[in-house]
Amino acid sequence: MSLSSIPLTRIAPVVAAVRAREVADPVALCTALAEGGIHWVEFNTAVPAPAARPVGAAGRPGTRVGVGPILTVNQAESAAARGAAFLVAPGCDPAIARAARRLGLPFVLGALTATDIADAAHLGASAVKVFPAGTVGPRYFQEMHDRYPHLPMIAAGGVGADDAADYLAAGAAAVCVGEDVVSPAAVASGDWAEITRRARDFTAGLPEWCAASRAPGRPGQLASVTARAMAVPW
Ligand SMILES: O=C(O)C(=O)C[C@H](O)[C@H](O)COP(=O)(O)O
Repeated sequence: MSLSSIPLTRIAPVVAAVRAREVADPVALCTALAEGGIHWVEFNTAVPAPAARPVGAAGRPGTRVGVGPILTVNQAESAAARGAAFLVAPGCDPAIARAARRLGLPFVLGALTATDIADAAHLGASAVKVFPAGTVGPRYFQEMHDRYPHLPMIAAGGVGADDAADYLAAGAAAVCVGEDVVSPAAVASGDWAEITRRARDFTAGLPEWCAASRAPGRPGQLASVTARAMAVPW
């Protein structure tokens, strides 16, 4: 029996993965990304309290901060206590899925093969993060989307500004970008303008998806908001 998924309802088409373990000002980072058109952010599990303060500067509501990689139930609980809007696990761990459901949080499970993707769906994942997407390429997303049309897929790992649109066109609900946008050097030096510039460069190649994601209720777009997540002040 398949568990019913906690829905992700309007995920933005671009998710920024912050792999740095230390971020001096997570709110400034989220604001910089939002100014560049990226409103979904996955912080490293190691970043302390990334979402403890309101994100989403004035006029930019809607930034959603998730946490990953979640490897243990303790990490899931800690992320929830810190106000994570969604959890991201690198694989299909039933214990993490159960914890996320108990915590009432949307959760993303990592997968690559068709079997992994089926497992993620069976565990009730709100979306599946197909990683490393660069090893399979956009056409793989078309193939998987044809077989699992109701499971939002996030293309992660090796997706660049030059091919992000290809993944979205092939059926990915979102692309996840890491160091190309969230440059470790810029994070370390607090160069938020550089982060914004990189985010703008990335989203500039996706005008139709980024514009569509701002239209309410567009079918087929991910969105991660449960009643509980919406209660988070940012
Ligand atoms: O392992 C994880 O938890 C991930 O989030 C996978 C990758 O780190 C991101 O998808 C970013 O990958 P790049 O854009 O290639 O830098």
